[in-house]
Amino acid sequence: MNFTTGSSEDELLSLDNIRSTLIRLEDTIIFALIERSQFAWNQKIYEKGAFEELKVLGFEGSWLGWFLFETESFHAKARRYTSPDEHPFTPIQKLPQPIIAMQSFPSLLHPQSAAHPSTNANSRILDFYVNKIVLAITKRVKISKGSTDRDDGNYGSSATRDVEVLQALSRRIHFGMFVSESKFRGAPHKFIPHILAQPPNTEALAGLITKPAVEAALLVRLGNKAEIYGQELDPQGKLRKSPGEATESGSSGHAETRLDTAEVVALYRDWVIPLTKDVEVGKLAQCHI
Ligand SMILES: C=C(O[C@@H]1C=C(C(=O)O)C=C[C@H]1O)C(=O)O
Repeated sequence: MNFTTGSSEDELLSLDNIRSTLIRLEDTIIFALIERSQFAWNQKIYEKGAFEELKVLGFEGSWLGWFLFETESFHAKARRYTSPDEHPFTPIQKLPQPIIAMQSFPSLLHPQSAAHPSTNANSRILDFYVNKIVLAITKRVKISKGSTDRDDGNYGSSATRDVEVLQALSRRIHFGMFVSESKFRGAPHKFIPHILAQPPNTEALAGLITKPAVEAALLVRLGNKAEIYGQELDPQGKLRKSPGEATESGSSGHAETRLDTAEVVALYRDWVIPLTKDVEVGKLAQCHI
């Protein structure tokens, strides 16, 4: 979704348009995970204070935290975080101001939405990614024959890919704000009583925004994408076959798919969808008063 082209508010907040962006982000996230899965776990890059070199620079966080800070500082100068669909992992007050004038965006969201803490899920996104996802998607990386080490020393490459995955996950999950705005505008009378309840009835709001059929279709589509995108071609450009079957070129065996399909489905089922719904409910409950 591009907020600056000539689309009208109605077009931008059409649920079909929003969902098409979410579907497109599935591809971005899967390929970003494939890129990260080339490298070992490299747990050291997630540990705060593990690099003395960063302390010399005055940075007390982890290697990944440093990559996020430096990357987001550069992007902030290019006004990335003035866009309503972008949320930095670094506290915004630590980032520099844009060096170019802000773009004008249509007022799609309730004024309080963007700033309200309840709608920023990045700390939870970082936590589940570092503690649940990275190990799962890098478990197949073979460091060297017989080695059990999960560290290949590719700290820069690993963190660069981590930032790309995190930015895509953050954009996808925070798109929940536009989803809930679209649903609210479609039937405000259904939402308002639960928003005005003291405290807001978040369980009822969650029931209103949840669409089981959409979620079920997503998980099937996602598994198929991960299966297809994760396959590798042999030197002759032919899809490698499943375990044990000889490939057309006559060589036996196969290259494993680059990602465990079940892990990708679990990522969405257990984390991405629930957090997206938390953002939807949080925005309605906190920002539509
Ligand atoms: C995003 C939506 O809202 C909810 C969250 C979904 C998700 O995170 O994929 C899918 C369906 C809904 O339960 C939607 O309705 O499309």
